[in-house]
Amino acid sequence: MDVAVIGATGAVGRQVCTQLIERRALPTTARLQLVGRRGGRSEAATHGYRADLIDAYDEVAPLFDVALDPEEVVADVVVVASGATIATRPGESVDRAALARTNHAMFAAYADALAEHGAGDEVVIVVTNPVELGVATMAARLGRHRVIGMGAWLDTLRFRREIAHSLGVRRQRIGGFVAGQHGDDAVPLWSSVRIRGLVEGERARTVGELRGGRDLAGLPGEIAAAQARLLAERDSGRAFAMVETWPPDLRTVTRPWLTHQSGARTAVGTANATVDLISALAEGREIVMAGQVDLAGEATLAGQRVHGVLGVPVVFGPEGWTDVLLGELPPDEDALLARAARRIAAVVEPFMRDGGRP
Ligand SMILES: NC(=O)c1ccc[n+]([C@@H]2O[C@H](COP(=O)([O-])OP(=O)(O)OC[C@H]3O[C@@H](n4cnc5c(N)ncnc54)[C@H](O)[C@@H]3O)[C@@H](O)[C@H]2O)c1
Repeated sequence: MDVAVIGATGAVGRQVCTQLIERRALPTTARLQLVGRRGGRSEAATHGYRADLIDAYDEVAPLFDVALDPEEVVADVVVVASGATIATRPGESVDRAALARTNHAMFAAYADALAEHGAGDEVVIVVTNPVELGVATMAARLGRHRVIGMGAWLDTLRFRREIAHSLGVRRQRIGGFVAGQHGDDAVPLWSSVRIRGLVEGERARTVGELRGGRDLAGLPGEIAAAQARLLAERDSGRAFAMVETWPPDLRTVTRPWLTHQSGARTAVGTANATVDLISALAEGREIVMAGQVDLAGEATLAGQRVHGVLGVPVVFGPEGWTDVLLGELPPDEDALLARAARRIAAVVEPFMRDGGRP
């Protein structure tokens, strides 16, 4: 299985490539295509990064290839990690609308090239933000089942980790999903949480304790208030310590937000979640994950079938995503997820008019 990483020399792209090799996710006979931008700063750096990877990993590395134009992208799995990113300077808000304008043309250019020159069955994993716009733009050109955003999977791993952290266990003992929009509009599906080793009554009691009597209706307000408090705290150590005092669903959103604001960014965790998905594809496995997908009525929220991109639990495998695994939800999850769908539509729809031309 061949993989292309668009934006290979960026913070996330580099991590995806190194983790793919370090985790032995690809056989030495596979091809890893490093995709940069001709004429951009990444042109020379992409060649240099290829040389550095060979230098480091010659014994176990796959074959490397460099591509500098969208038309040259050739792979079974295409990771989109290129383009502009969210501001990291403290005090700047996460303006996904501005990011959307910048990255939409890039999504369209690669999707057009893949539609014209590709094999017709590439699976595309969108990392670039806004993930939902990337999925909508690329799914419209390539077919919606071949395109998935990994933001909801990253949010899911974070949610599991925060629950595990509260319980003093490792993440692998925790199941459950985060749906919605990647970022502040993530929707932790508490009803999906499972804790290995606990039977139903114990599970319900433990989840109730973790939630502390709150429901999701207040979560958007809690997130906004938490971010304001973190921005007001000038000492980073104290800011991270403040996050520790909050419940797991609030930490799921605010800890990575603070990590990004800190300047460290979140490239390692993002790449880890991406490589999980590529590993499953490389092994020909289907997995149950949460991802941003372009729905055509497969989910019902607030009594309405959802049409458009939303993060939901799905079955994902070498052919792309298939079934949506979203049953009837408790009222607070249903309402917050319906809100997330509306907020995604507000970002995505202006770009999808006139056939989504940039
Ligand atoms: N989905 C997630 O969970 C998640 C998490 C972290 C970051 N991200 C997103 O991933 C994206 C990349 O983040 P980063 O921190 O690696 O940014 P970065 O600035 O370090 O890297 C971006 C790279 O893209 C390259 N690039 C730009 N336009 C290109 C084009 N048209 N073709 C090929 N390459 C191009 C740049 O040269 C650069 O190397 C951002 O949109 C960021 O918001 C997503």
